[in-house]
Amino acid sequence: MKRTIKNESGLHAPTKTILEQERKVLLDLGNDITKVREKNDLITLFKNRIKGLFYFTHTIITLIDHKDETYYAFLLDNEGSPIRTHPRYREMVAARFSLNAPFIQAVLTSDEPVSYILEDIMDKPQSPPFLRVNYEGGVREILMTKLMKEGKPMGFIHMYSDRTDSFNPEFRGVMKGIAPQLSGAVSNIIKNEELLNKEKEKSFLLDFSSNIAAVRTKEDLMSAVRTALHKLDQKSGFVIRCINEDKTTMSAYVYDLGSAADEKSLSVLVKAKYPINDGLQNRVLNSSIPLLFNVEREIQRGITSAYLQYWKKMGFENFVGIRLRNGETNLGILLLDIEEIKIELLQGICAQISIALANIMANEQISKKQEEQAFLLDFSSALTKMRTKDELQAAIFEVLDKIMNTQLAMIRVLEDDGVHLSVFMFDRRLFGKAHADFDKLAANKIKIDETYTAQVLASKEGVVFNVDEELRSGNDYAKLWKTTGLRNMYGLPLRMGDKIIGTIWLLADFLGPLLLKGICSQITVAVANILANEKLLAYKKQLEIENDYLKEQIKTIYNFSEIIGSGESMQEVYRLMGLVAESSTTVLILGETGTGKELIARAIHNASPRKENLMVKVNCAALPANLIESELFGHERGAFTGATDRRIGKFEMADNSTLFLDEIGELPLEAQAKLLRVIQERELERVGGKQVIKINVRLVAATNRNLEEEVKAGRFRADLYFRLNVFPIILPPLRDRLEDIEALTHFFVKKYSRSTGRTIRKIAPRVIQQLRSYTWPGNVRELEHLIERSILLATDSTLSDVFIPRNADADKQEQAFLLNRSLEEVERGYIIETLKRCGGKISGTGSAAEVLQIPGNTLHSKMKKLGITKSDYFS
Ligand SMILES: Nc1ncnc2c1ncn2[C@@H]1O[C@H](COP(=O)(O)OP(=O)(O)OP(=O)(O)O)[C@@H](O)[C@H]1O
Repeated sequence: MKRTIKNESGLHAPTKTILEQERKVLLDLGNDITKVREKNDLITLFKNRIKGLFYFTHTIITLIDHKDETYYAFLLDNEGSPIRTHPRYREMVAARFSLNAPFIQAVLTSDEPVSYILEDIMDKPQSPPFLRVNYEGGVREILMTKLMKEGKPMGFIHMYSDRTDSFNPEFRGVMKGIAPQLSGAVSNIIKNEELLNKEKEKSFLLDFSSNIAAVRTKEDLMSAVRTALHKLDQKSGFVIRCINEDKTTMSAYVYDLGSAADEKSLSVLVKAKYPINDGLQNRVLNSSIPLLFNVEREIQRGITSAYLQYWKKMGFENFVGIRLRNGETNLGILLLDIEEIKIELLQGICAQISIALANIMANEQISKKQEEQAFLLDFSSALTKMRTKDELQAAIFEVLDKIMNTQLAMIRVLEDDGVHLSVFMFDRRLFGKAHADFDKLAANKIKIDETYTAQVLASKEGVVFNVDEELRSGNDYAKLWKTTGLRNMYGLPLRMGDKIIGTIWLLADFLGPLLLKGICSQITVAVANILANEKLLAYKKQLEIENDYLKEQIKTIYNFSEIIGSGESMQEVYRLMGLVAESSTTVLILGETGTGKELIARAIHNASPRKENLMVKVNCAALPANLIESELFGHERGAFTGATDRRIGKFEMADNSTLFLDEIGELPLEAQAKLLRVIQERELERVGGKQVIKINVRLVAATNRNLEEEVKAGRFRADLYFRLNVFPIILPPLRDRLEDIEALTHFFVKKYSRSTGRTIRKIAPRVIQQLRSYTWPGNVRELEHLIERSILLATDSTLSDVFIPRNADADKQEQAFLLNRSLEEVERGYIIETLKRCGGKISGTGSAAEVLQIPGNTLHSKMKKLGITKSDYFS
């Protein structure tokens, strides 16, 4: 049971000798104790002095921790303790025992030393386990004496004995007496330890600082921090997170999470960008002192950052976060897997880390800038070679591939009107499945006052649109942007000096301002070059077209003076031409293919007051349906996919001149309607344009179709037909003007003798006869080609053979005709046909007798016999 000294004048009054001895011991002890600086010196000194007077086995001193109401071993008697070999010894030395246990409360509340017989107390509920451990080591009794400091209990002296009668009143008196000196000595030791610790920390920081001064790279920093933490016995992990360039997130910069880390999730974790304002990182950044966090508690508080879950999985319970700053600038945070915060030490470490970090980051920034500059230089030299859009696009794609996660969305250029922006280039692959929407978007011209474009054009260095924020604010484009998974849309103005050229839109997670500016100015130059180049090419093309027209006109002029044909039907044609040429009346030339419709059209133009300008020809049959409109009326840049420049249409080209619409019968109905409008109004709008353009054009149209039939069949608009059919000129087929065959043959022989270098001086009469007997489905063109071919095949200076094709269909018809008739009928029909072709001439040169190769008289008598009169062949 608990035993205490009653009082000084009580039952066990000490004898004189003992009192003197005690006093001496106390005096000596008091003197010596004041000199004690080392922990273990105190316990040895104390033990040796008391041992001379009283019996006990060993002693220890415990200290109170008022923070958690516990006490723990502070000074140990390592030599004398009989429990040193006990299996729970280490545990006891490291443990903390509650001050609330009745065992220790009795000591705390008593002003006297308190002793216990272990057997009585050790197994009581709440009794500290060291009592039983000591008992098992042979100890039987314990004497506890309180140590006080400034009126508050600071710890206890434990005296142990393997007997039950050791702690007599004298012993207790001595213990009570020396307790104050012991308290003082223990306080000194604590102070001393603190001083020593401070010294240690200082020298640690000094060491760390010299280590960190040598740090040049991330890797150096990692190993310096790891070594330092190991020196402080912090074997667990750490991570340094730095603020990213976007200033809104942080990512791991260097880290060592020890063996606990599983590689796969770690690699995800270290690459991730965590928003600064996640409720934890911002707290660390805003706190000037280190903060201790409990993983579980933070999760319960609702912090959702993935790293907390990961740490929980790895078994981390607590961690400390300290900010890293350079002057007033936050650089990042250090997170340490430790339980205890030594504020000053941690602040010292972080100050050093911050300096190193700032240096490394500055170095990295410099080398990044150098890399960017080198990269821009490469880009720039690549761009100077670009002449076409395709080349530029390839170069841009290649360059953007090198910058992580950056995509070209679109380049728009300002049109000549200074108001509209049309698409210059875009990456159609970018929006994957959504590209149909994008195509729609790209096809649209936008105005410079469109909300987002206006913002970009008003800015100096562009605008960053955060995709998520734009989505929230209802920006329709952002839906498309979102499909790429990239975070920001960078819209930048393309400017040459003060002049706006267009806009460029890049999608990326993050792009530094220097890089953006660089890319942008390079692209501006390239785009401007290409635009200038395209203009040059367009002018060149225009010149080429004009040149072609000139050549054609020269050819035409030559041809015109050589329209061959003096027969009646051609005379009629010349008469009509003469009537209409001078006016601006629309002329419709009708006739089979190859009858010379174009020749006549040119002749009309050349005889008109418009002859100083080029006649412009459009072959309506040769135009792809989708381009007719733009070909006739022109288009503005961006009017449709592929309309990369503005183009002048044929109508505008023919202003103050003649527009020859060849093969008008082939024009699709839709185009007919548009043509009609222009003919009626004499003004037009380019495709995709708003401006109304007045024109003064004389129309000459031609067709080999029967337009009346076409109107009836619904293939040709009646209203257009009436508009065109103001002044029709019908060209006869060659088979109906056999009288011109000879002149035409001579004309073509001369023409092709010249161009082929063959000299043909004579044409055999047989040849003319043959030519006159053919039906000429291809008309003059066919004759011309036949002569050309025959000249090439001629063996001497006389053209004695022509190679008239035999027409299979005609043969069949002929056979059918013959099979159904009598010989007499056939002969009669054949002679009438030949007479018709020979203009009714019976004998002599160019006559039917000549064609039929029979004497004139014979023909006469046959005609008489068969009853052939003039009315048969002049009908
Ligand atoms: N009376 C003529 N005198 C000289 N050459 C002619 C005459 N008529 C036609 N030609 C020549 O015949 C060729 C065909 O003429 P052109 O192209 O004018 O016919 P077209 O009726 O317009 O044919 P298509 O309907 O097939 O366009 C041309 O080389 C042209 O010079």
